[in-house]
Amino acid sequence: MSKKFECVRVVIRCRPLNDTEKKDGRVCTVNMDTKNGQVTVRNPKVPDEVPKQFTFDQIFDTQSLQENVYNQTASPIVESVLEGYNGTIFAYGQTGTGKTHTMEGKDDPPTLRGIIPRTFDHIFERIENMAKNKQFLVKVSFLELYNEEIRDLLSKNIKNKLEIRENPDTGVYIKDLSKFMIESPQEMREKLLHGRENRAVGATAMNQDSSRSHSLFQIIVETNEMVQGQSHVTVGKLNLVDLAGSERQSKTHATGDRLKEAININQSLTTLGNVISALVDNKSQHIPYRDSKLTRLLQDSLGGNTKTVMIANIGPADYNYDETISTLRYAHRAKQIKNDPKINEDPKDAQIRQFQEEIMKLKQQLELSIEGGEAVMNPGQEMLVQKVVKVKNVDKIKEAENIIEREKEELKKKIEEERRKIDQQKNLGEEEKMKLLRQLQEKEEQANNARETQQKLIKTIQKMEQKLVNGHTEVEEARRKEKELEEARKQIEKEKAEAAKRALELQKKEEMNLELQTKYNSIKEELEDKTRRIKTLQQKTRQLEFENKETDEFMAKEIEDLQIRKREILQEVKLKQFILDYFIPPKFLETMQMLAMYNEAAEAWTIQGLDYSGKLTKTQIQQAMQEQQQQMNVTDQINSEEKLQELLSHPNVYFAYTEEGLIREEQLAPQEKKKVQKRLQSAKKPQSAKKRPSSKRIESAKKSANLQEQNYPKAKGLTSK
Ligand SMILES: Nc1ncnc2c1ncn2[C@@H]1O[C@H](COP(=O)(O)OP(=O)(O)OP(=O)(O)O)[C@@H](O)[C@H]1O
Repeated sequence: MSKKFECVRVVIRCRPLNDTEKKDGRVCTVNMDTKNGQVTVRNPKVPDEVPKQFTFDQIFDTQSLQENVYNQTASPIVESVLEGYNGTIFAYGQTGTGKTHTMEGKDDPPTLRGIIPRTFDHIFERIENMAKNKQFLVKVSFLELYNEEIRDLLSKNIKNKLEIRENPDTGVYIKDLSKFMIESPQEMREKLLHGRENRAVGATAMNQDSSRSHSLFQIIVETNEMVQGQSHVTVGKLNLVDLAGSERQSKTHATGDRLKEAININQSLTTLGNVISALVDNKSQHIPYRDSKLTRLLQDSLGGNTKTVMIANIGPADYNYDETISTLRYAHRAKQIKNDPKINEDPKDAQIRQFQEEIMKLKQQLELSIEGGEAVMNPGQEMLVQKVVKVKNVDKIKEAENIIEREKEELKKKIEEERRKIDQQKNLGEEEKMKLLRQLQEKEEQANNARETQQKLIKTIQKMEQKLVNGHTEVEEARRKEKELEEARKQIEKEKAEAAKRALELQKKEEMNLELQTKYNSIKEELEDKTRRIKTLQQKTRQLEFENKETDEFMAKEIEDLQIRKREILQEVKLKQFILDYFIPPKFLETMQMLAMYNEAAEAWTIQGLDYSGKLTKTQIQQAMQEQQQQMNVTDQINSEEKLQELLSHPNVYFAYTEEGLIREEQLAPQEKKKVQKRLQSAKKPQSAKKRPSSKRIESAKKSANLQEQNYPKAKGLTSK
């Protein structure tokens, strides 16, 4: 049976000329033929050149509305996600062409809201209309990828870098990424705003240019449907991606950190391009997903099991020409990527079943605790086991809550009554009365504690149940709505197919006309007809030539980009080699190379015990000393002394390169060594509770830690002659 592949859907959106462009007298070089899905771009530098033309699945011109863009691109994907498919919508294009406008838009007026906020309403509206027997767990996460580093935009510490991991069962995931369970569109909006704020604050704090980062807002919808008493779980994941500006960074002539940043940012987009090319090229055996974090994150969306829409944004102005053409070529290639979408049924990482089981367990616990009843003492010292009203069906949690509340009141009254009776018993001595009253009080406390536990259980159950969003509609009604929707979808598909058929028929007719006109009334007529046929064929040849030229130019640009990148990387490698050649002694370099191992999961080189090596030890010693200076309490002080001792005694490999050669810590001058020994011994002495390390001691410790630098301040290659 043949597989049902589905191509990545590619749409183009062109923004209008902005005020500055209008003021500067910029002209529009882009023509959008929305009916035929064609974009034509004129080269402003070569007016005689034949305009370049590209055909796409759909195009949105400068007048397009956010609502239409949503309905025609994102909406079908969201519907699929609710059915359990994975979906990805990503915006690609040069900086300032409207990627964020398309993905996020503005909240005010609501007509300007972009795809992401519209998705929130869509998901919850659809859930509302689902049958009551369906339960949903909706989760979101929001991350940023900058300079090949992943940051969690919803975490407390946005500076923490996260790592990509791979699980053989569940695929690529990000370790420690926060995921929040969401109950309403409003709550989702809050997460989006919170992430946006974090992104802006983080960008300022880390001196980043936010348009150079990629962002990914992910919504996971887990569904559990009860079908004939059996639970059926599906999980749909929706990736909403706003990519960094696609303009080539190599043109910026950046150096140092900026160069590294530019290479990394380029790397993501270049790798994205390479992945697209490899997927489209049937001969390619290897798809370089692992060459960048972005492509690893989007692995399933490109050539995987996801329904994907790429929205390529372009600018209309003459000065945007090169970038616009580049975006259109990129997008044109992506059109040929084939995906194989599948419903995720019962995946191992689904939380909804686990969540429901947990609720069930809590309910059983509550039921048992209610059934257990309470024991109350009667005045005659006999235990009166008072059975409270049982709530057999704790599914009616509100009812259980009311009953517990009512019983609490009744019990209170009963205990008051008992207390009064004890007080009134004349035959009992004072001591006996006190004893009975104490016992009564204890029982009262026990009963209250039990009630509190029950109430806490109820609160936990309620909280968990709130996270599970239920469908609201009667099953029959929901089925009817589902059917209507399915029919509407089929109608759209039918219309699309008919439009394609009409276009094909038109083309065939044209060709047939040419073929069938074999009878000519005159030589002139024959000549005219043949000229027309030649013209049509010439036009077709020109189109094919243009497409070939386009492919050649695209490949040439790709090669040029790769060469630029190769040059940049070579420069970096040469710089590192230069440092190694002149500043690291070969035998230590060899040792380090022998010890180094590549960690595939972390995508980094590592050496065992790295925490105690090189400058890391030194930084830790300084940190430990600072901590010691700040700590008041005796246990903390002892701990930090131990830590310091460990660090100072560890045979670290922090070397000083002197005019005489390399000096290791053990080779320090004897008097300096003594100082270190003394320092270690004093660290072992017990401290009094309130005593803080004297500033003199801290000074001396600092001195010993900095010995290497004080004695051997100049590295070999830097010694002045
Ligand atoms: N279709 C459009 N209609 C009206 N205004 C638009 C449209 N697209 C973009 N704009 C406006 O153009 C400006 C730049 O858009 P936006 O910030 O979305 O670009 P971007 O591609 O996300 O840029 P960057 O890569 O720097 O993040 C914004 O002021 C936005 O409101």
